[in-house]
Amino acid sequence: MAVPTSATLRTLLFVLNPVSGDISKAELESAITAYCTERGRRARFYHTTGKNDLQHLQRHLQQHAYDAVFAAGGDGTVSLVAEALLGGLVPLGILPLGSGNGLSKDLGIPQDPQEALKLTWQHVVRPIDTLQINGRFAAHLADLGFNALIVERFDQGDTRGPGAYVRIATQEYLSYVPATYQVRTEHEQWEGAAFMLTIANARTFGSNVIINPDSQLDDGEFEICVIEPFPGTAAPGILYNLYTAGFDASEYTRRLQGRQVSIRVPGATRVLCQIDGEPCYLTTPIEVTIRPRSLRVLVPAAL
Ligand SMILES: Nc1ncnc2c1ncn2[C@@H]1O[C@H](COP(=O)(O)OP(=O)(O)OP(=O)(O)O)[C@@H](O)[C@H]1O
Repeated sequence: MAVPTSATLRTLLFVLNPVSGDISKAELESAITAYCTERGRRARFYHTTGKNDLQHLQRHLQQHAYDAVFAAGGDGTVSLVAEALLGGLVPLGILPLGSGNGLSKDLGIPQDPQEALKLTWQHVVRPIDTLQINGRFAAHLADLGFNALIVERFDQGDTRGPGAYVRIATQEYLSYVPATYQVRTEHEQWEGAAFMLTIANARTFGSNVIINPDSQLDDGEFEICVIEPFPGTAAPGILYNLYTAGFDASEYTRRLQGRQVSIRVPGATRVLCQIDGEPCYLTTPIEVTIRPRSLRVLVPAAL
């Protein structure tokens, strides 16, 4: 549920990732400054470096007071700023600059950064849930298995964009060996092989794949969305379902819901994961818990 706000956001911090997106950051800063100044707001800028950004940003936020903090970057920058604001009253704004921009799409935020700037003065504040995965922060989607592998390969490569993702996925698909997972929620248990297993606070990947239809970002629960190994002949149907909110229609998919979930991977002590678009390795068992309504975000007033 969105909370209407009457408080004016006067002093705003924009956390900019200099290497995300393909627009000039100098021009973006000028446009933000002009937009805010015309409306009697003060814009400040903070540039990420890629090294210890969370600690540095947290320290900066302890020393300076802002009415809102905007993440101007891709999913990694959004997750960084979200974690820095976690549990506090200062809301997160998003100016999407990345190739996926998953959370901003799930929140109905305009994908044109200039349009998204309107959130500085026309918005509602919406509290959303976040996840803790082995102590790590997650705001949107995380997964184990095939997609995590592709995200890691993509991250290591030089080329960006959907074309590079599809090329890597096609290369890896033929030799991919699915792992076996044991999933235990408060309500149920499931064990089996999975092509990929998504830990989903949200609904849709930045690629517009709807992995978790009908889910809510503020319902106090999250989902484990499993795609089991499938024959090549089933691939077109599964893909169609993923783009048409039909995740549950396939015999190779299932969803489990919970507030506290444990995932074991028999035979593995360390598994590759992607969290909010960033690859990482996690030790098993993987423990996932939800932090209900722990992050305040600015969304368009019409939602
Ligand atoms: N100044 C910097 N130089 C190099 N890397 C940086 C810098 N600032 C942040 N990073 C790195 O950028 C990554 C986050 O990128 P982000 O997700 O914001 O953009 P993106 O990768 O272009 O977007 P997308 O994931 O949607 O393609 C993190 O790994 C972070 O460490």
